[in-house]
Amino acid sequence: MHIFKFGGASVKDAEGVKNVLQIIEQHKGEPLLVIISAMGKTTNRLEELLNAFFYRQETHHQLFDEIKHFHFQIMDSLFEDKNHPVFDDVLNTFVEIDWIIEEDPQDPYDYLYDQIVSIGEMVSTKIVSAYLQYRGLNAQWIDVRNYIHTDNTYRDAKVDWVKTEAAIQKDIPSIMQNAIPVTQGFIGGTSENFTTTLGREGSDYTAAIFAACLNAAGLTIWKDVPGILNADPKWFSSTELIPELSYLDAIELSYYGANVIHPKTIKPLENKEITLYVRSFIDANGQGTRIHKTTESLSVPSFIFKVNQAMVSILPKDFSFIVEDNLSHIFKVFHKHKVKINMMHNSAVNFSVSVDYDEKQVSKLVEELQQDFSVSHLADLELVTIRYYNQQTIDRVLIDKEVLLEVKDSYTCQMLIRNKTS
Ligand SMILES: Nc1ncnc2c1ncn2[C@@H]1O[C@H](COP(=O)(O)OP(=O)(O)O)[C@@H](O)[C@H]1O
Ligand SMILES: N[C@@H](CC(=O)OP(=O)(O)O)C(=O)O
Repeated sequence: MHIFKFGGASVKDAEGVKNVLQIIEQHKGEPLLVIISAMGKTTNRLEELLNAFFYRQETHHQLFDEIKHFHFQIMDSLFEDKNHPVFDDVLNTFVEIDWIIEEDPQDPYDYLYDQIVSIGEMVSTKIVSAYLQYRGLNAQWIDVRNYIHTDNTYRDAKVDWVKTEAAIQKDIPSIMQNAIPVTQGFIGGTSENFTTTLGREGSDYTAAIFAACLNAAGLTIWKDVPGILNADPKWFSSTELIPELSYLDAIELSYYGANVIHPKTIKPLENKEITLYVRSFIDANGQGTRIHKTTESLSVPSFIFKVNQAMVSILPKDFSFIVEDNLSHIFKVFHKHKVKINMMHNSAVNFSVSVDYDEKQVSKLVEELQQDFSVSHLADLELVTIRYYNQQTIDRVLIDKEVLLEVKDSYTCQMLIRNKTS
């Protein structure tokens, strides 16, 4: 039994969906379960829609029309039969957003986020599943909210593993005897039947949950890159494919922000010793990366870049030291405002961190911290992490840059940097 996960990039247009069909057809001899994300950049578009609605910018109806048009265009190219039931099915799914936006927002932002943004995965799976059936595969659309059971921490829901495993084991193996279940990544359901999401880019995590609960032989995540590379090709012109990786190195790389895999994905697989393959949907016969149990460490230094960082520096007002009670208060405030710390550094009287710069979120955080501390922040920075660094690799990333913060251990070097002002 094997799990396939196809992300937004693989189903960004009709050609992508046809390619997914071809890949599945090559593997249909073995029991397969397929997890799919929202098409292309739909999650970003739905976030824009929500923001326009929630902050009453009046552009949400237009954004909604564009999102619907994007999906209907894809369906038009896939289904010659214009009376195919998928057209109505998708339209009815979008109606859930109509119901929410027909009145002014009453519910909290995070709750609305999950109800609106999850529709991206609901419609993509309906389209792909219907297309696989249309082309003769015995695909079966599954509502993942009946299987991934979570608490009600909207936008960052925690999985109830006991309930989830029981639900998956009860139904899915028998469905897989005859059909290929096609289901949504990224989303879950609460015990009151509300939709939740597992955090941005959480579909890889969903795939790992299914793999672990089903004791799958393997999980393959299909990407637009040849596998895991030693740097993001968007930032580095010459990269190397890493053919094999230990679970530990994979966790470390994703933890530091190599956003090719969601950081929560690896642990459930490691626990069950399930091999993870990261392969290219563009070159489906390429070697890819195999992540498995091995004591070999990463063969080449790896680089992880995070742009749009802000450094937040916190000093006690009375120049008391940065000690446990101050730190615990500071961490609580970060947690409350959902600001994730990407790097931290502390001295006796100063605690500095690097965070993703979301202007609204960071201003609220700074405002609250300023009640007890002297706080400053500086935006437009980059965070670079080098796993298995040496001086040569450090010099390479510091050309025309100055370092504001630096943290090193034996394997990993993190530097918060900005362009040198000449
Ligand atoms: N170390 C890395 N190796 C390969 N790709 C990386 C790495 N770090 C970041 N990436 C980026 O991850 C992208 C694929 O992930 P993502 O866009 O989330 O795919 P999907 O939408 O299919 O889930 C690649 O296009 C690449 O730019
Ligand atoms: N659609 C969600 C979940 C996800 O994992 O997507 P992708 O597989 O395209 O990264 C997001 O964009 O956050």
